[in-house]
Amino acid sequence: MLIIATNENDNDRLTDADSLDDIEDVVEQTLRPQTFDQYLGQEKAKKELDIYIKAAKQRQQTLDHVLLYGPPGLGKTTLAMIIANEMGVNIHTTTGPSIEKSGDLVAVLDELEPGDVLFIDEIHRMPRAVEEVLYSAMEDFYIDIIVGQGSESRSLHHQLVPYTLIGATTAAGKLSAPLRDRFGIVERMEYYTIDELSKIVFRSASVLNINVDEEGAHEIARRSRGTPRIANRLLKRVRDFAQVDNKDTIDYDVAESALNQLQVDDAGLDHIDRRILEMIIELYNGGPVGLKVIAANIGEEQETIEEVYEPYLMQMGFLKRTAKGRVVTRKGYEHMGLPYPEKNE
Ligand SMILES: Nc1ncnc2c1ncn2[C@@H]1O[C@H](COP(=O)(O)OP(=O)(O)OP(=O)(O)O)[C@@H](O)[C@H]1O
Ligand SMILES: [Mg+2]
Repeated sequence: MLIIATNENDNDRLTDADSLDDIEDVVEQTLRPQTFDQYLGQEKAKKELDIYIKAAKQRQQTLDHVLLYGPPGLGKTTLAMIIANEMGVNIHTTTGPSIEKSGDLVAVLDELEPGDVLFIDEIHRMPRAVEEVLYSAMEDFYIDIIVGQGSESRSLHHQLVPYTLIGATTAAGKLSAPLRDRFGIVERMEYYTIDELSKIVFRSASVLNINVDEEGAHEIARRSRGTPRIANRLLKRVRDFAQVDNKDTIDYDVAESALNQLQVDDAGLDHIDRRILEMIIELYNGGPVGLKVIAANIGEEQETIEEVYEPYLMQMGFLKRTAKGRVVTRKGYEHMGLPYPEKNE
């Protein structure tokens, strides 16, 4: 079974890589690449994993535990499935918060066949007590189970089969050091380039039978926040506009006008990204301002601001983290069409 992370504060954000309705879940499955060849971009992670997988297969050993981290929608779940696929093993999927007790973890681990992949999404949200059980389960493939109570209690050594744990998280910083250290392979997911996203748009368009030309794909890619999930979603929305306008191909004009109507700007920022910049500029003269204050003004969780919005604004060079707080850069002012206050120099 595949469990997709749900989004608690879904506020109808088109470029929110996190929120998916059920139909989109299904489409997302069909668009999900199955092999390294279909998985575009993330060249560094792909190259490294390819080597580790080949080496593990040659030695006929299980792959070392893998931690994948980065903002939502960049392909962590997809990559986990591809790793299992390339290793030729089954993948069992669960999420950190759904493993409530150590007994739940034992049950999940006991289902594994030798060499299988256990994928734990949102691994940073696993309860601490469960996490501690995972240490020995990762390092030496055993668990100590305590049976009985008080002076009668004793610990049973419970052997596990060798397996590969793949953990995914949007918040690597929230992982405890002992857990992080037990992953032999750690890969950071990067935002995609416009070229890579254009290729993804083309691939998705052909899977979904949508006609899109080079300039149309490029425009969708440019406004996708560096994120494949968003590129796929924008492609589907733009297709709706094209269809209603009786256009059989998504070209530059169709894409541009649809994306404008969808309020995605030409740097891929949506209304919340823009509100964050605008708020810091207008209420705090460009900053520095603390994360808490930003979250309160925007009406989002601090965690969401930090893990979803900020990484892209920083990647684009619009926002900076300083010791005193967040600061809008000159480039950020320019993007918002506002004059940069020279006192900030
Ligand atoms: N490298 C890629 N090439 C092509 N399509 C991709 C790639 N990465 C992701 N996608 C597309 O984006 C969708 C979302 O990716 P995925 O679910 O793996 O993201 P995620 O990082 O696990 O997100 P979350 O943090 O929300 O769980 C996939 O269904 C797939 O269609
Ligand atoms: Mg995922």
